Amino acid sequence: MIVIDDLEKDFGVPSGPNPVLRGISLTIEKGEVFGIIGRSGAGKSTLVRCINLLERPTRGRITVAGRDLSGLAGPALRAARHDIGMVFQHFNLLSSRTVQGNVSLPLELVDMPRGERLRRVDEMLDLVGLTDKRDAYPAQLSGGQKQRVGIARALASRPSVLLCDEATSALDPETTKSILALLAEINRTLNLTIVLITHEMQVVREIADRVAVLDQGLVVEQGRVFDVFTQPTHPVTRSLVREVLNLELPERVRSRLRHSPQTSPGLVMRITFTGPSANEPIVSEIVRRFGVSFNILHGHIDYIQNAPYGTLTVEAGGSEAGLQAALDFLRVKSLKVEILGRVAAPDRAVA
Ligand SMILES: Nc1ncnc2c1ncn2[C@@H]1O[C@H](COP(=O)(O)OP(=O)(O)OP(=O)(O)O)[C@@H](O)[C@H]1O
Repeated sequence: MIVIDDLEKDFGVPSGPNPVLRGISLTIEKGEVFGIIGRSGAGKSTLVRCINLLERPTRGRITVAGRDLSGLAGPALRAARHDIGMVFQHFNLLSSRTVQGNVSLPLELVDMPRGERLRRVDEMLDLVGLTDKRDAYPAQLSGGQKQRVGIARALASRPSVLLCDEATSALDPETTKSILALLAEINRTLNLTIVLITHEMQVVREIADRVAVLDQGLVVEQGRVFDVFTQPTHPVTRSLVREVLNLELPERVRSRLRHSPQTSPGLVMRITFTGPSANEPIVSEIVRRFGVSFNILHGHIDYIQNAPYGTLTVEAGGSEAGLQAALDFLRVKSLKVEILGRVAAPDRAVA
């Protein structure tokens, strides 16, 4: 649905060229929810604005629904943009127009006949659950309701692509969830391709199928959300994932941890469960089979695209042979095991 080929964007500033996008290539499939994540200044907004040519790329090519946008101008560009809806962080509603008037605006711009326009607006308001707010003004709406109007307006022209630029960043967590649920439902029912720009991994985890990580104008990592979450390779991705998965050890354990590769009692290890292994009673099996004890220090299990993913940090006790057998067993089960160190005997009571 969207093909971005070697896209570069350079903002000419008085101090010289300022390359913001440096050779981006991405392919986004029809019906996919695609997340683009990065820290502030990575170039996310510039990238999404290039997709609908609100910014003109310096070099490279952008094709949406088979149409090369790069060479378009004037009425041809306006027609192409009609096929790309956009939702903004701060909603960008006209305060002087009612909800109905805001949603109707893009249809008025293409001279849609009044009767058809009103029917379309009603259909959109029904889709976003705001029929009863038809005659309200933006100032009378909550943030979540304003964003629903923004989504209804973006969808009014029945675009093939919806671009969301930090669409939930101005909303509280509860409202964010409801807006993401609405986007997921729209994606499912209309088979609409959605591109989500965000700095929050939580948003990507919630609804995206695939994700690209942007850093300093480059795509540094991309893949299916589950894979990127469970096996991040780039340092920026790792730090974004750490923020939502909270893999940090509690300070009271970390401060007592000593580096030690030996499999002796007090061994602290982090076991990562992914896919089917997350559903197996592996810990109880190890305790039973090898006579080791596990003192759980930290752990959680999460669901990414409905697949379980979790980590468990334990302090293991028992004989050296038992511990070694437990480690071998975990590896046979293809679980990722990281030895974090050892806590000395007097500290173990505290840990
Ligand atoms: N019109 C412009 N002229 C000059 N530089 C610009 C312009 N727009 C953006 N930039 C620069 O491009 C870089 C990337 O900005 P962009 O807004 O795309 O990043 P972002 O990842 O969306 O960050 P944020 O989430 O903070 O908006 C920044 O260094 C910014 O200063």
